[in-house]
Amino acid sequence: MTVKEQTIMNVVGNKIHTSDQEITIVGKIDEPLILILDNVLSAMECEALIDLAKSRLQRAKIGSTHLESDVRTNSSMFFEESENELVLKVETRVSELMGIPVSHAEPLQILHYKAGDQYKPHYDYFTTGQVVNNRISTLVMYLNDVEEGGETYFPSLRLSVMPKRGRAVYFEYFYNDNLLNELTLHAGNPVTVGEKWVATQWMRRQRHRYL
Ligand SMILES: O=C(O)CCC(=O)C(=O)O
Ligand SMILES: [Fe+2]
Repeated sequence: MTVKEQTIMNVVGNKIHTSDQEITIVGKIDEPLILILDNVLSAMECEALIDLAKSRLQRAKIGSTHLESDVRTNSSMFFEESENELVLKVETRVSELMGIPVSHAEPLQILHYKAGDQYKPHYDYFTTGQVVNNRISTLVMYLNDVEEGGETYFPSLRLSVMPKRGRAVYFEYFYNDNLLNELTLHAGNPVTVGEKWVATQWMRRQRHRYL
């Protein structure tokens, strides 16, 4: 018998309570742990995040060279760490949900996909060079309903997560067995009709913020 590896999040039942939100688990894969969660953000919070991000978008850049890349055709922005009440509230809730302190959180990222935009399959953790303080987990929060397409797709698991306002997909890649980490390969499928907004929170193994 093979023993399941320790996970970061310890999930029991079908609800997760943070200090200000009741989140519903609507789907789960045990290993690697992947959760589909509803009511992570309220409709008002989703709208407000989109409004705040809109004027600050730029074409998504990938990797340390900051070359525009066809891996991502969407556009993105980062909020400053806890830059306003709403961002602070979301960061706090998300860190409680993910079981990782806010000090380990990267700045909250907003992505915007127009029809035709996509994010090709990738790992969220860094694999090149000597990696210190790597990423360990991700929460992708959907800020709007997408008319068609725009699923988050895990090709190795053949799992599609449909975007829906307030919903999120959680996954972690902190396993000793690297094959489990590799199963978290994922993509943002092309948006075929409409547009797609997401907020992504990445967590680091160690402290990443110093204020
Ligand atoms: O847009 C998506 O569904 C996936 C986004 C993503 O993979 C990321 O932000 O790292
Ligand atoms: Fe990703």
